[in-house]
Amino acid sequence: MSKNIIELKGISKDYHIRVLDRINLCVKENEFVTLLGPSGCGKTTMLRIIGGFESPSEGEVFFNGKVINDLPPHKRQINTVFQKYALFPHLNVYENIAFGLRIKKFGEKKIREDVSGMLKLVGLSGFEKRDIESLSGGQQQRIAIARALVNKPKVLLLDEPLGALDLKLRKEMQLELKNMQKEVGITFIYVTHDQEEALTMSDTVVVMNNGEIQQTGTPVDIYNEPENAFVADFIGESNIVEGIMEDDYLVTFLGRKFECVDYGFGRNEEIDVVLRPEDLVITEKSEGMLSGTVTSAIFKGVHYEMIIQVDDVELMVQSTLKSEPGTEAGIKFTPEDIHIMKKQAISGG
Ligand SMILES: Nc1ncnc2c1ncn2[C@@H]1O[C@H](COP(=O)(O)OP(=O)(O)OP(=O)(O)O)[C@@H](O)[C@H]1O
Repeated sequence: MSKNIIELKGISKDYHIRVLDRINLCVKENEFVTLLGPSGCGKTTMLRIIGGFESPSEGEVFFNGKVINDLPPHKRQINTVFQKYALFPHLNVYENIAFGLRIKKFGEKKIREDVSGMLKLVGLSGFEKRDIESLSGGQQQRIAIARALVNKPKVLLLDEPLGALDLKLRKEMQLELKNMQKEVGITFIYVTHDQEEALTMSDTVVVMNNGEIQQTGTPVDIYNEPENAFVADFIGESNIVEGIMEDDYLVTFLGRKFECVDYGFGRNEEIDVVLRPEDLVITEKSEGMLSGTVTSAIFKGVHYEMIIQVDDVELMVQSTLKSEPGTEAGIKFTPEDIHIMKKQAISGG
């Protein structure tokens, strides 16, 4: 088990309102951690507190086990890459990357080697003499990453670094960034509001809402076992319906009883049930099965997204086969597809 490089203990931040509320978080060495949540939930504030650009109203920030609350940004072994590249427009690519090394008064030979190594890492060897303005957005962002990494920080903070790029380039860069992180072995703390980006890149995803951490876990855990309705709704599409636990392995929702997996809820407890659209299968209607009327079927490129009206609830189903609107349909799923969560009002998102 590698050790914690960053720890947040009881971090709160108050402006006119409280924007972070008693945050506890551990980040391990070489981990790729993503802070994920809707706009305004406090992700950037948390990153700025880790970077030292903002001080917490309460709580402590630890780096390798030592409190660093009073350490200014340039004395922390932490670098930041912002959404806007913040490169020096009057310096060429080489000088942009060399900047931090010159401040540290390294010799020209070492600077040349390091800059060349970084350009290789970000796939832009040969770009040394190019002007910043002559580069595309994606290339500028790579240079910004190279400029941050050349200082060999222990932790790199990235605030929506791919936000300004188009979808195709963003997807390419997601994979490249993940590979780069593995190659350099530096801890990355990454901020995004894009759930797919978070699931693709991260070792650990921290889902936030309203200044609080909702759930921390691996992408697979967060997706398959959301701890509350907010996480279920924010990560991927989901149907959330109210239910009641009848027994450890029996739950009632939509007026029917279903076998389920034991999630440790009490008998007669009111709960929320999450059904993922991709887990539901449309089939011939039969006795005892959940069924309803198809009200819409929209082609989404890979699959159809269909809405089935079941009593007064609409369920979304994804399928590669289309069911015509107006037809009656049965809906099949397994006990494992029924995710049961503590009852909670959905906010934000
Ligand atoms: N310097 C400040 N003064 C007052 N309020 C601030 C300040 N910085 C942030 N806030 C408020 O704190 C809340 C959290 O902002 P923050 O930028 O951390 O959210 P975010 O999750 O990063 O959002 P986004 O994805 O839109 O960047 C917001 O309500 C914001 O208006």
